Amino acid sequence: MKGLRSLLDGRELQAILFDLDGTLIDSVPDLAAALDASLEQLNYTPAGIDRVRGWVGNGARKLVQRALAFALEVPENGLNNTLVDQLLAVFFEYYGEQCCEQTILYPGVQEALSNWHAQGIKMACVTNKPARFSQPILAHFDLQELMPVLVGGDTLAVRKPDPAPLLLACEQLGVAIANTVMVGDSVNDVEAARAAGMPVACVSYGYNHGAPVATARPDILVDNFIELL
Ligand SMILES: O=C(O)COP(=O)(O)O
Ligand SMILES: [Mg+2]
Repeated sequence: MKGLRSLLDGRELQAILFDLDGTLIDSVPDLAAALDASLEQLNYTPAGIDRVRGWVGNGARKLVQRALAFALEVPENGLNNTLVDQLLAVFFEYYGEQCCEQTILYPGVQEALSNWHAQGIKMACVTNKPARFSQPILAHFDLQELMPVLVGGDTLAVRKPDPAPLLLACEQLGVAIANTVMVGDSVNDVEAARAAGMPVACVSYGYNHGAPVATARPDILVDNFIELL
């Protein structure tokens, strides 16, 4: 058996924490459109969707830093913070207007979440995407009812791979870590789950900075979300 229950050594599965980008939703088309529009507005070279796919996963500021380092052909640690802030502000404008235009749920997501919800399993979204964008995306796909707890990339001072957002989600759901499993698409999700002391499943179709997520050694790896049921 490959499903999430196999990860708990006989303990009851009470809650599941989900990463957002690359796990529940394919958000890169909207992220890339907003980022390229922002770059062009400020007279930088647009990055294109394939580069952007490899840059998602460490929050909006990091995404913008990676884009600016690419456009200016300088290392990320050599960037001027004022220029990062400027591009970030423009990106927030564009992405706020179009975060649900081309974004889709991955196959099996709706069905699996509804199924777990019907079983009484509690669910939360733990993402590095700022909450102001994550919240309308969850609402757009009618997932808020299934997943009432959201910990965004700016909810705490730290983000995944730090375990604190996962621990906060468990606290808000009112569940023990021992009965909770994390599902993600990247090394950040694996490291955050390990540090929080919970098992982790990964989907192979996500972003993970362009590298196969198998190299992060999740407890299980599936090609389709529905296999987690
Ligand atoms: O980097 C982001 O904005 C989103 O990352 P996520 O994979 O944690 O949802
Ligand atoms: Mg992700």
